Amino acid sequence: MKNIVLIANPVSGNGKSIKAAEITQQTLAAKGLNIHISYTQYAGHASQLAKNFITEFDIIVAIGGDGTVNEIASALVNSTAILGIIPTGSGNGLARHLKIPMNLKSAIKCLYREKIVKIDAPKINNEYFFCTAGVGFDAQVSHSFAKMKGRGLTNYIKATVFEYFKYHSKKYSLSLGENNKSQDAFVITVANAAQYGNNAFIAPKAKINDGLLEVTLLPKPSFFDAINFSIRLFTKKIHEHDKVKTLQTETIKIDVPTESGDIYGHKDGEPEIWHLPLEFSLKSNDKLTVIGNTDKL
Ligand SMILES: Nc1ncnc2c1ncn2[C@@H]1O[C@H](COP(=O)(O)OP(=O)(O)OP(=O)(O)O)[C@@H](O)[C@H]1O
Repeated sequence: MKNIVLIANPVSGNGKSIKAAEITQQTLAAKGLNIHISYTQYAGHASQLAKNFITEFDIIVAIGGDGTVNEIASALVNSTAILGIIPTGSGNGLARHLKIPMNLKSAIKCLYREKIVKIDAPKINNEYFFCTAGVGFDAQVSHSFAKMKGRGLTNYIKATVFEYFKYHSKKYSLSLGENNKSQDAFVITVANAAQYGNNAFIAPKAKINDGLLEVTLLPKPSFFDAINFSIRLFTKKIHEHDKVKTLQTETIKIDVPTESGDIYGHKDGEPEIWHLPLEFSLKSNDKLTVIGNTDKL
């Protein structure tokens, strides 16, 4: 019989994950499975717990948003342990890419059906990411939002509008193998999965097991282009806009020639501070085994 542990982030989804963990435990216990629950106590704790559980448990289930999933998944790369996901965050990009339902009962069913898939595990500098990572306007918004007192969609929209008027494109230097080029961009997103979360598809063509990263570069949009970009994000058409550039690569180095030191970034929905220059890379051997809900990755 498989040993399963649930690692739940009690602050994720405004406390939704505590109830979700209890219901998951009861449902799986009723199927005769032996389930242990552990709650995180601070940021970074999920990763430590997962490392400790690797030898003891076969399936380690993240109950939380993409931040919690990232911490646990990072600990499981190239191990024999399998990641399960019960999504309780607001974005849930990796769960959505793997077609795991947002409804709790249906997500629990996926756990015991065990449709196991192997996905790529790229890095930004030395840290793994599984959905998207990047720099530019969206990173700036994610930092402004994190500094605000309240959460929620209204504050997120406020942060986005405020930064739109303040934030300008930067000149980046991009290195792909031997090729170097200079490029103005408002947003640079490096994607493993197709979406940021919330069904906002920044890289609709990204395949999570193809050994490649999908890079999307957006210019600063006019007000009308901003509306157009927003619609295209949710209709999987952003890459078809003639002002949007995309490329596929295993590795991309990104620098800002006019700056040095630290830069704002974002990784799997969380604000990050990284040291320039940046390297986004994917090693062909780095894989994560995860319970999904589809064969079409
Ligand atoms: N007990 C805890 N107390 C405070 N922060 C925690 C705790 N456990 C985990 N965290 C941190 O909370 C952050 C947010 O978690 P997560 O992304 O899972 O949920 P969320 O913010 O509700 O989801 P979303 O990002 O989709 O809105 C993560 O960076 C994680 O490290």
